[in-house]
Amino acid sequence: MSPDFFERMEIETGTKLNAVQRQAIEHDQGPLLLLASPGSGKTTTLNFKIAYLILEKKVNPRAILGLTFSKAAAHEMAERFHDWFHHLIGTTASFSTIHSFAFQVVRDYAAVNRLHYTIIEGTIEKSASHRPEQPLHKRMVLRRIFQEINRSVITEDQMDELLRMISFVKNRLLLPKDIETLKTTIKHFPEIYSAYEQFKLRDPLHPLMDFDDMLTYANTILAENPELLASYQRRFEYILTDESQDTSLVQHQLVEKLALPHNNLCVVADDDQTLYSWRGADVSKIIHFKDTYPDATVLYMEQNYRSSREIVETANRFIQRNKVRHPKKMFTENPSSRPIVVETLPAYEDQTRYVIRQLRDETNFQEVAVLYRNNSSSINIMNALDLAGIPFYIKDVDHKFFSHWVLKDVLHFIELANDPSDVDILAQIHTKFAGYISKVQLQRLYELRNGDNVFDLLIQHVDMKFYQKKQLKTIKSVFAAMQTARPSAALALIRNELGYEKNLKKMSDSLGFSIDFLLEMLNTIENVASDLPTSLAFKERILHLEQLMRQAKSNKHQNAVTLSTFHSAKGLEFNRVFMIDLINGVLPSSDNIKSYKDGQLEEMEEAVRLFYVGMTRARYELHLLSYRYKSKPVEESLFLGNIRHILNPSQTVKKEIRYAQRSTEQASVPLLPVEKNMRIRHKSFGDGTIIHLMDDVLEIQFDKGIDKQLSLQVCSENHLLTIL
Ligand SMILES: Nc1ncnc2c1ncn2[C@@H]1O[C@H](COP(=O)(O)OP(=O)(O)OP(=O)(O)O)[C@@H](O)[C@H]1O
Repeated sequence: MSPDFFERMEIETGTKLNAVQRQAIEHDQGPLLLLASPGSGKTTTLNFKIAYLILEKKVNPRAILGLTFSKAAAHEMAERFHDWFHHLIGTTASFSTIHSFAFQVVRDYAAVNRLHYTIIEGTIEKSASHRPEQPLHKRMVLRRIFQEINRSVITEDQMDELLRMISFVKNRLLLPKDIETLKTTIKHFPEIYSAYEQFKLRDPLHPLMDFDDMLTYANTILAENPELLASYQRRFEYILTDESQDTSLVQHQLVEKLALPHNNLCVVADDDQTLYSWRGADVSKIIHFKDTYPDATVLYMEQNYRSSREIVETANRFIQRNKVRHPKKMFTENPSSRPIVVETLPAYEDQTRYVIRQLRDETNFQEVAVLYRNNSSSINIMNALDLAGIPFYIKDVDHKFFSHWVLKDVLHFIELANDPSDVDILAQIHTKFAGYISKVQLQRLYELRNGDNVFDLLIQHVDMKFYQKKQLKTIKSVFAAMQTARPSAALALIRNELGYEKNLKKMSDSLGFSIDFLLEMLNTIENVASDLPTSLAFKERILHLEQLMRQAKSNKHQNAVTLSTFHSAKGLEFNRVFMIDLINGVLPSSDNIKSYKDGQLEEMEEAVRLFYVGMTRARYELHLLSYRYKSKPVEESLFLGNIRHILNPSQTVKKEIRYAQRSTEQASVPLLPVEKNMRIRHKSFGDGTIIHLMDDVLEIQFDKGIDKQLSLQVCSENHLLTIL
């Protein structure tokens, strides 16, 4: 016990730690799981704990390893530690991401064992390659393999999905039989994965490595080299991991090895803030921490210091709809502030107007955040803020919108309308509208080109069927109409009269694109175009927005509104938060809803956590925004129904929690009498064994090699399970 330490720290830093925080700090032997609610002082406690070990327990700072999930978190930890303790300790503690620690292990091993490896991800320096030819990049390798196996060029969306899947496989340490059963839109994923792995090992003395390989290599190196492992174990007497709810299986295994034999391991986690399951995070290790460390101490940090009473109480009740979680009860001693606003506006355009209206009298922009699920939401809000003269900062700039082929197509359509003699532009889009112009006909057109209208040349001089000529005459008149139309009207002509939207649907069916995403691109383009007078003004606006987005990253410490995805907002706090685009299909997504209806909990519960992370970023003011119409009627997010019910139970319409509660007719279906270790059969996943049973949650290991958490209630009601 060291009361002096806490008193001294209170004077030095102005922070009076609470009883649980103190207990966590003083726990210095054996494993500790610190389960903490948002805003409860995780970062604060970890920093004070390190200071305590150094100042009170005289531990060498080099013997303490602080591991974080992201580079930004490592940086923030080091910065806070420096601010609070530099004058007392003089040196800084070592904070590192698990990835960069793993890289260190690989480097140490490679130096001794003369292993020459080449990193093929990130910014690749020529000198890093031990080969004379052009440095290789993961994306280049995957592009080639994808094309060889699928006989088509990989799109940007497919590349993102492929990268995600490869990362998922490595982080979850999946075996080939597991890979066969993975759900993905990538055709022939198992073959692509295996070809990629073989390619990297084509010269075993000179392996190629991507970032996630560093984790799997480091894990294997430590497992197979006891002396090297022992040297790390001797060096690091204390290991602390932050954001551990987003740690993957391979990362957990690395940390478990390092912490032996003393297991002086402090794991800080909030299972309610797990957001990266789709990339391989495995929260079950946190949920079942005691299975790994039966003698572990588990402490709950539940007092929120960040948010108003309304926000804390509502968020706390909202997260309780999740079933797979430690039953924490977040509370606060903070006073009340403004009521939470839940607003379903008539139409999509009203949402940006609403935000702008609310910011009319704001001067402290850095204390405002607009949060959304998908990066595509940022374009319209950015456009609206710019038109209103409000500065903004974008946390994770994503240029996908500006480089996307749908935007390029639209710009080409407009260019062709403005210059109908341009054969090169027609060549870019001739397969994208209902003109049915073949390659041979296009070739002929190149021979004929003379500055005349391309459609006239085609109709008069190129061999084609009567119906095609007729169709091209109509197309020609649509392009002519576009010349004088306002951009929003021109876009409607492209979508409907030229058949571009139909074409997108066809392409999505045959190539596996997400049609929702492509239509969303079109809607966003249409929104930017609205109110603009000419196509030139539209083109300039697009260029201007692209430029703005580039600059927006550098506005970090300026007086600017933060625009961020829910994912990137983790760890941040603001006085006022606007959560936008809260509709079914976005949050939760259509896939989340579908899998929930099939009795699976994981995806819907992750969507709930995203919503919860968004809510708990706000200190005083929270606006939850939705609308009823966006190109077509849409439904407000079912989570808004949950929030309304919490805020005002008596007025809630019954249908609102229809996904979450059983209907009266189904309520009579009895629950299946299942038990742990029982063999069962699921309609979609086949045979498996129940490995955990917690209230309504069944954790089942299926014989196919996958684990699933299912709702007993939903499975019973929908007859999805039978006992074998
Ligand atoms: N004992 C305390 N007394 C007063 N304020 C505190 C205390 N502990 C932490 N805080 C304050 O609470 C706020 C949240 O703390 P911190 O950022 O460490 O939380 P966190 O748990 O890491 O949050 P999140 O998980 O949401 O990112 C900070 O402003 C911090 O200074």
